[in-house]
Parts: sequence; structure tokens; C-alpha cells
Amino acid sequence: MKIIVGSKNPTKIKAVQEVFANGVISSLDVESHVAAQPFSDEETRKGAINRAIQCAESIRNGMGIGLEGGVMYVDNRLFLCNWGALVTQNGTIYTASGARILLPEEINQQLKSGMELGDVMDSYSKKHDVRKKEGAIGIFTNDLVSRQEMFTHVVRLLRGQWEYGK
Ligand SMILES: O=c1[nH]c(=O)c2ncn([C@@H]3O[C@H](COP(=O)(O)OP(=O)(O)OP(=O)(O)O)[C@@H](O)[C@H]3O)c2[nH]1
Ligand SMILES: [Mg+2]
Repeated sequence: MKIIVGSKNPTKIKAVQEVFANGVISSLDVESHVAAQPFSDEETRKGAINRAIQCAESIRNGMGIGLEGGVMYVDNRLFLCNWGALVTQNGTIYTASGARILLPEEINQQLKSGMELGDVMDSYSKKHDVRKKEGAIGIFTNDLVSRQEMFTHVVRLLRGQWEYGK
């Protein structure tokens, strides 16, 4: 099975490689066509779908997978959210959401000022390219759950729905 992942972020690519271990996985830098920092479940999910569609349309006899991180509010508290989409060669779209975790209020203020979480996380954690390594979810779970592990769970949910629907 040929699969194109709509990102060059290694946490996303490795998640798909783990779940589709026998697949032929490649990656494509595609636009999410949503804000660089999605601010709701709907916008984050749309970004994942947009990525997956572009990937599916770029390959014959293969599938596209889009993975998108974002933030959303529950009771006025800012949570990290994650969404994935799988688009089959006949255009069927499966979606699934991933783990959520509360973000510190100071990060909420910085995102509301227009910053991207990835940039905020690097300065907050005094690390480089957190978005490509443990992720915000890794930082705020004391590395118990990494961004790749979180996306792996999302991709399993996508694959499971695809297999059930076959
Ligand atoms: O450090 C982080 N740890 C995380 O756990 C996380 N989840 C989301 N984001 C940020 O939210 C925006 C959209 O996310 P995103 O899906 O576009 O991710 P990305 O930009 O890293 O990948 P990609 O666009 O190259 O595929 C980007 O600013 C991401 O950095 C995170 N940053
Ligand atoms: Mg991005």
C-alpha cells in the first residue's frame, strides 16, 4: 500500500511508518489551508483533511494521510488538540482526533497574540524544534507521551476505521 503523509515533520512521518509498517510511505510538504495555528477542533480537523486530500490526489493507487495539531477551548481553558485524516484512492475520508492536554495560561495569552505554539514551545522550554521532537505533549507530560506516540495513536484510529470500512 502506497501512502503519502502531508508533512515533513518527523513525528508525523514516523507515526505513519509505525502503523503501516509494510506500506510504502513517502511525505509531501502540503498546505493545510487553515491558519498556521488552528484555534478549534473544526479548523484543526479541516487542516488534516486538506492535507490528506492533496496527498491522495498526488498519487495513483495510494492513500493520503494528514495530521494537524491545534488548540481549542474547554470551559475557557486552552487545550492542545490533534486531528488526523485518511483519504482513500476513491476519495473516502476517515478522521479521528488525538489526545488533548491543558496548556498553561501564559501560552494561551501568547497564542492569542498571534504566535504559533511551535515557536512558543521552543522559548517556553528553552529547547529547539520541540514540534519535531517530544512536542508540547511531551513537555507537559514529563515525556510520558511524545508527539510521535500521540500521532501513532491517531493513525491507528484512522487505519482501524479504514479496515472496518473496507
Ligand atoms: O511544539 C509543539 N508541540 C506540539 O505538540 C504541537 N502541536 C501543535 N503544535 C503547533 O501548532 C501549530 C500547528 O501544528 P502543525 O500540525 O502544523 O505542526 P507542525 O507545524 O509542527 O508540522 P507541519 O506543519 O510541518 O506538518 C504549529 O505551530 C505547531 O508547531 C505543536 N507544537
Ligand atoms: Mg505547521
